[in-house]
Amino acid sequence: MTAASRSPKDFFRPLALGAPAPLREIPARPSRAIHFFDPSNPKMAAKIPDMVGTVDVLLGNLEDAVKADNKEAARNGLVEIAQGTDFGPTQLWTRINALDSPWVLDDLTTLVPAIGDKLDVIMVPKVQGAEDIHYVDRLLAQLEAKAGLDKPILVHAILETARGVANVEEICGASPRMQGLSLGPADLAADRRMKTTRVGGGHPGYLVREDPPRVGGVANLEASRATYQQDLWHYTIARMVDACAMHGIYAYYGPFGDISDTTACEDQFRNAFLLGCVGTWSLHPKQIAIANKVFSPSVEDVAHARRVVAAMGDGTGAVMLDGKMEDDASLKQCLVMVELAEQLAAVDPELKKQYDAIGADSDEQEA
Ligand SMILES: CC(=O)SCCNC(=O)CCNC(=O)[C@H](O)C(C)(C)COP(=O)(O)OP(=O)(O)OC[C@H]1O[C@@H](n2cnc3c(N)ncnc32)[C@H](O)[C@@H]1OP(=O)(O)O
Ligand SMILES: CC(=O)C(=O)O
Ligand SMILES: [Mg+2]
Repeated sequence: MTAASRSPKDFFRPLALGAPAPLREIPARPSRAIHFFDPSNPKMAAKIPDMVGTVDVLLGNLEDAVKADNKEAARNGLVEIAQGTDFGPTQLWTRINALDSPWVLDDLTTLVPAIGDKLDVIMVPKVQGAEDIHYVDRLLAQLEAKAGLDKPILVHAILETARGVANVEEICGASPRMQGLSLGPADLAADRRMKTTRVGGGHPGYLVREDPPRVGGVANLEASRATYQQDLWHYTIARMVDACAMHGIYAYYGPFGDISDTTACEDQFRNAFLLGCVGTWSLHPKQIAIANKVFSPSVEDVAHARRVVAAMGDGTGAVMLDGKMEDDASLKQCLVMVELAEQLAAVDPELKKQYDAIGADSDEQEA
């Protein structure tokens, strides 16, 4: 807790008289793909009502990628779409403009009264430290109270500055509104002076090379040697995942800008999934299917996890399964997988069918 933080006794108190009480726990709602659209783009906007139910989160983007001349149209377009659409099981998020921009105050003072009852999460870009979250937290409480909202709007921060990364733990713990963090690889690369020109993903120059072969103890430096590309984002994602887990909130990959390279996109998303992220961004409709596939545990993993849960009985001790030791700790990993599968099956009937089918198969295997 920093000096500027609220004391534990006040942490869950509303920050304005009449504002809804903060949540004690952030709900684990499926959010495999956060699909970005520009509400000022008529072609994209027209597609949004039909995308409800096909993606876990629809996000009306007001920040970068929306032209300065279209900022107002994007804000008003989002209000129109939100008011005219029943989002059913799909969450509605927005990304507001940066806190030092000329647009953000109007973003918040327009959106909360107009569609605050429909907005699940507000994504805040370029968050530098807890002070940015405290500012948004208080302002949202005032606006929620004025609008008579009965449910608090949650806040998601983008990790896209070196200072934000340095302050990642205090950002996650700055408010009970904090829902999660996303990696912002493009702005973060610029802020760090990384020598890349991409939006997310790897780089062929960031590699390790195998040792030279030795002949009679002498290295043959002329021989060809295999190289292995490394992940530029491993460090930041790992820090982000730990900070989020420590505070009971959720970590997300972020954008993968090479829309045409669906294979590398899938690889990058999978690395994030394996490290603990619950979802990622989709910039183009074709990235939704990739995200849904990667961030849903495979039927094989769910089948195995269920077998371990069944074999572990009361959850203590050690057993052998297929030649491998399973104990309390591997059981906990399997429970993460089984619980995620249950949450996703509740919103995705096709996935439910697949998980139910292997459920029956593994029952037969057990019998
Ligand atoms: C670093 C960051 O901040 S990342 C986050 C900010 N960036 C964004 O939000 C980008 C969002 N995506 C986009 O702007 C677009 O997808 C682009 C510019 C990348 C590509 O757009 P296009 O060149 O139109 O792509 P493409 O021609 O393949 O589109 C096919 C169709 O899908 C539509 N489409 C494209 N992207 C989206 C989207 N995100 N949501 C809904 N529909 C979309 C297009 O309008 C087009 O519709 P049509 O068939 O009726 O003509
Ligand atoms: C995600 C984002 O905003 C960035 O990469 O800069
Ligand atoms: Mg950015």
